[in-house]
Amino acid sequence: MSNQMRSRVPVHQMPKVRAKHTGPTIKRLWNYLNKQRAALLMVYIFTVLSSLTALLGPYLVGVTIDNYIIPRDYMGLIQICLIMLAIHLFGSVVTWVQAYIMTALSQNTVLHLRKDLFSKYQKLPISFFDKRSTGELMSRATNDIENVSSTLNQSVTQLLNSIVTLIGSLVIMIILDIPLTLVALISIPLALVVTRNIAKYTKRYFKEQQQHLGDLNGMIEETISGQKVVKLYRQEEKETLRFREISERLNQVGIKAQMMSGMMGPFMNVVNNLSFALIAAVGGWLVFQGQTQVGVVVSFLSYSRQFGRPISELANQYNLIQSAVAGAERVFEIMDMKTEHEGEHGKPITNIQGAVRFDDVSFHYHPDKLILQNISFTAHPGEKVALVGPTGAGKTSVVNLLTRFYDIVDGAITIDDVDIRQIDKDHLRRLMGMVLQDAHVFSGTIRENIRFGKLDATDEEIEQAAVLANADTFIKRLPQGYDTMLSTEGSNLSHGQRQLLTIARAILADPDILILDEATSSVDTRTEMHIQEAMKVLMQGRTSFVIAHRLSTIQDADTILYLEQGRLVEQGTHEELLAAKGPYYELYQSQFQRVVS
Ligand SMILES: Nc1ncnc2c1ncn2[C@@H]1O[C@H](COP(=O)(O)OP(=O)(O)OP(=O)(O)O)[C@@H](O)[C@H]1O
Repeated sequence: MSNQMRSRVPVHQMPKVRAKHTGPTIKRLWNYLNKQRAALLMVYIFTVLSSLTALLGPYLVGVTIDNYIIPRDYMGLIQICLIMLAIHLFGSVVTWVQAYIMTALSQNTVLHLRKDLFSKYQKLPISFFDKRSTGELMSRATNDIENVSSTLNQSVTQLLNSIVTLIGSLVIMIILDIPLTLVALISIPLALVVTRNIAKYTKRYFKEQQQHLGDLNGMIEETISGQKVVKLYRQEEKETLRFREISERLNQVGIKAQMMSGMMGPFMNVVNNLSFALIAAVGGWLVFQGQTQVGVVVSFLSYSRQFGRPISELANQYNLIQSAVAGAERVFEIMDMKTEHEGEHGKPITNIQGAVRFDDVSFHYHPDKLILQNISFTAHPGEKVALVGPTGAGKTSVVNLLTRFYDIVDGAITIDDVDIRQIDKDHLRRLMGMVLQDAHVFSGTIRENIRFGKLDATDEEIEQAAVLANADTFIKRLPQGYDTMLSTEGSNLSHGQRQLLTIARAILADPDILILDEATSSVDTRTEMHIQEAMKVLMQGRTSFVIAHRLSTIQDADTILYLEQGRLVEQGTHEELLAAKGPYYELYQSQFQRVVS
């Protein structure tokens, strides 16, 4: 069943999303940075020092012209040049240290962010994953966070540097010449208009770009994991076309985002150059009038450049920050989602007998379509309950409710007469074992995979579980036995072998209640026999729910539930249901006839 495919909305059909909460998002990011106060303080100090040394340069150039070059003082000139050299060297060292600390700071910040995001993923309900593709969720944990990282690395120091330079050069300009300062300030309103207008668009495009990237990742993940199906149905062409379409959308919005942010630099240059020319003209005129000295005008021109630089840098930073904010918003959006356990105060449950009761249970995944209607049945401790019925009837949904992967809409489910909504979810799931058709194994050794069922199990316990699960023989035949590494999703094992491993895992976990989704036709009869035997061992003494596809395996069930379109149409033992000559009887007949013919 591919839930992922069912209800996901493609990005191009989504409403356009803009970075909505820039201020609060930046504040939240800042809180992450602030976790490393000492390093942040060092960055402040070194950035201010580096900006101040840069500010000294033009002043010294002016002094050099007026006090040493024009009066032809060679000794003084050499001395001041050495002083300037020392100051610049000091500035370079300080800048290097500041960059070094900032890199560590931003890397540690994204490490925290990524850890928090992943642990949030682990706590979100299954319904959350139904609606999103794996690739898209990966994109948030990689691209979006990477975006935040690179921006933090550059922007924090640049912003601080820009502010110090802006204020510092303004103060020095005022000290040097007030009329010229007023001329320099003319450019500010112009710069603000340019910045605001360009930034308005870049913010929007950056967020769209991140979304399209997520969509693209989702698509790549889907087609790569479904490569066999793609090839078998010769859909390579179609998938390539689909990929091209999504890539092109990403490309278009990427171009728009880059074009918009790229316009900032040239526009600000024009504004700065206009201001530079104006100051040069007015400054020259003041020198002709004898109201100021050449050195002062030269210093002033340098400061006016320094004054203009932070404004365009701030504007550029604004772009970068927008892109990071867009990424951070996508990360925080997930972090703000309600976790499975939030607001619940379930009680622990111990020493259970394993009596399970469904009392008039109704359920839907989406409010517009009821999936299960008024289901009632009882499983006494240790009984085997089989769920049968046509595909899509709701068998998997029934067991999904038992584990509280989803919550019921109406009615009640009880275990030993306690409503499962009152039981702590971790406790509830600890009671359950599941062996699903889609036998999931993780990359790691066979031993580690079985140990997943009980983390503190000894090697003997693991091997014992494997023996009971009929898995021991095939494991021992592998070159490294229990230490054989499984590649991603166990692709170096057959489906039947993976299933036996998951049975061993469940035996080791020793659950009170079992949920088994029977293997269908994907295994050979011999392996199936092994699996059936292993499942029998597993079911002994536990209340078990078996989703059955072949009626031959569930004839000994204590209760058989026949579901059709979300309703429990019949229930009883095999003999009772045959005698009733209802839908179960018909299904049995059809399977029996198929076997006979
Ligand atoms: N995560 C989900 N989100 C939305 N609808 C779902 C989801 N899972 C199942 N459904 C729908 O619920 C109905 C019952 O599905 P369910 O998987 O419970 O049936 P089933 O009897 O187990 O089928 P099968 O024998 O094919 O596995 C189907 O119509 C299915 O489309």
